[in-house]
Amino acid sequence: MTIQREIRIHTTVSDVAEAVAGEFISVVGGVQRLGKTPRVVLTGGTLGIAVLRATAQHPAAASIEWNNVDLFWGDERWLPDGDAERNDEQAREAFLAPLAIGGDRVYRCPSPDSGLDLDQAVARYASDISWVWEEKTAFDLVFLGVGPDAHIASIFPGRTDLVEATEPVIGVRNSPKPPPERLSLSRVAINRAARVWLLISGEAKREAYAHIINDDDALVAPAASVEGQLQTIVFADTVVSD
Ligand SMILES: O=C(O)[C@H](O)[C@@H](O)[C@H](O)[C@H](O)COP(=O)(O)O
Repeated sequence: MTIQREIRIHTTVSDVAEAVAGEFISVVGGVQRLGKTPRVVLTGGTLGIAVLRATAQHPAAASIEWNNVDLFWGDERWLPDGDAERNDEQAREAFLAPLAIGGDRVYRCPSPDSGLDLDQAVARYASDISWVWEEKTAFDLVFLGVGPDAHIASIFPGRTDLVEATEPVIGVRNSPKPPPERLSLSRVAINRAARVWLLISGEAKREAYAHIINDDDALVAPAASVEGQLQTIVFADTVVSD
């Protein structure tokens, strides 16, 4: 399946983060101007968090009603609340706190502190966000950091159980990227987005980038198999793409 992707290349990682931040603000502002509450799925990872930090620092950030944006996570690490390695904690420090974003529109994944086990936490998150599936376009925008093995969220190559999952939220065990246990949206859920933005930079991601451009099989390169209903953009630096 050939996915129509737009490729946007910037010289440095910070240029990528700045550019994505500006686009993020523009998309959220556009949805709000239509009288809708934007639904945005955040990602963890170095570039994903750099984008959130650049967004919080962007001059146009003040133009957005950030507490009228529904925020979700594409994946979350199965770690205690407040753990520095949790994606939501890194997002809090870089983006939520600086913009005073809080309240009931921030849909965090449960942690072990909830008293739930991983499978129960998956069911809880699936229930918490089940209302998004009422619309064909469940999300306005999904951010996805891309791993060196072309994983996205916590969907890893070679893992048929993850790549071919049809439930919206899945539990992940034996993750090759620590920590071993995670929650993740599935590809099916990710593809219910209007916009899918892949974030990829640096020498270590060159092979993953090539998998995406070559439209390789989902089991080989999950990052090559996700597509927005309206647009799929790859934001990359020149190191990964030259
Ligand atoms: O929980 C996670 O680890 C992320 O959600 C993961 O999908 C990340 O986005 C990629 O691994 C890229 O991470 P880096 O940008 O740090 O390589």
